[in-house]
Amino acid sequence: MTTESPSPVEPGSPTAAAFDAVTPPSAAARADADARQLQLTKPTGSLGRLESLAGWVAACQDQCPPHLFERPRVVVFAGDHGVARHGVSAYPAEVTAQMVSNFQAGGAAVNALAAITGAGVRVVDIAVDSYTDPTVATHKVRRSSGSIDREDALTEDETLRAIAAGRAIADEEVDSGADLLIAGEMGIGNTTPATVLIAALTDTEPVVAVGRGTGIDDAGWARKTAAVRDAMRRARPVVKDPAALLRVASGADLAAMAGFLAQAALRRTPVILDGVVVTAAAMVAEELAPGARDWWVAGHRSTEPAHTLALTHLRLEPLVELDMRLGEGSGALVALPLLQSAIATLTNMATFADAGVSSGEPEPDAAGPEDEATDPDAAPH
Ligand SMILES: Cc1cc2ncn([C@H]3O[C@H](COP(=O)(O)O)[C@@H](O)[C@H]3O)c2cc1C
Ligand SMILES: O=C(O)c1cccnc1
Repeated sequence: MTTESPSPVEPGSPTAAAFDAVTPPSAAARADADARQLQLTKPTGSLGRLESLAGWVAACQDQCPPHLFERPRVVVFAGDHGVARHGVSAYPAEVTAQMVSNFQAGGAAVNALAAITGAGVRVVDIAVDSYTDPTVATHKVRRSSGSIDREDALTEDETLRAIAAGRAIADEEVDSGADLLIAGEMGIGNTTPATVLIAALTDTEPVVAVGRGTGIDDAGWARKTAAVRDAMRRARPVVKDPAALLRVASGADLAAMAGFLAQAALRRTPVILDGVVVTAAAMVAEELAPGARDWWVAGHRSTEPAHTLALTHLRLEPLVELDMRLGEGSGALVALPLLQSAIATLTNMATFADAGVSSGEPEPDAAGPEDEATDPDAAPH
């Protein structure tokens, strides 16, 4: 069967996994944001974490006040996993391709959430086992990935092509004006490689890390835990080499997400992370491009135990905890309005001086009304 579209990326590009140094968001813009918060008509610190979030956005945009996100984009990375044929998911592998059509038709959770947050959704077939619409398969690397409990997920060449595909997709989105990126994913069985990556990188026992994914029963959990254990054993020799770890124990979709998340940081574009699968890819991205994590915020904490391990490892505090366990980018999207709230307050609130509200601090020199009227910094509130 010849369903794969050729990848536009040079096969075996030696540069795909070599990232330039990541530079952090602007400390000066963050300092401006912190100073501005003190001038706004509210008790000091009263917007809590919204204040530090707003500072992070200002730093990422290198401007204070920051602007509301105008073109947030979700990219759903779709891929099948050989291990899904071994009883580790509550759903059959065929669902992956069926859900790709559902994303295209606008009927998935990610579509419903994106619609009310103003985000665009794009689905990319990185490694779906069956045929998908050619418009979503332009970055396809292969059909399914190897069953990581017994074979490598990918060849070296496929790994590099997958990372390069993720980087190219991030570039396409940023070049089209995206000012906020979200990675989502769809792939039956993908919480198994995600758990392997996280447990391997945090040196955690499989029984502590393995969760119920789509809702497996106890027998399924035992099978999944055995698969995670076997894959971790195969991954052990390469755990310190992120590209090799992706080759042995992930999948083309996860490798592409790692490339996407690292490239977003290089393109100085903020990211909201989603659940356990995206955060597993993020952990590897941080190994590939140290400092990339400064460009990410954790949208939510899913119920998967490995997700908490990954968030702790990356020192990211999730914005919401709603017991979600879906993926697709859904947890990141529910957090997007919180980021917009943080921006709206920092950017649109009046200052004490503008509004004539007492700041609670001793007034240095009471300014007369004429002075205020000519203040060039007075905002038009
Ligand atoms: C209808 C349906 C829609 C989904 N959307 C996301 N997932 C989520 O569930 C899968 C991972 O869980 P596991 O490792 O247990 O298979 C991924 O496809 C993930 O995106 C879905 C799963 C299903 C069944
Ligand atoms: O944490 C997640 O993102 C998740 C959990 C279960 C199934 N799919 C995704």
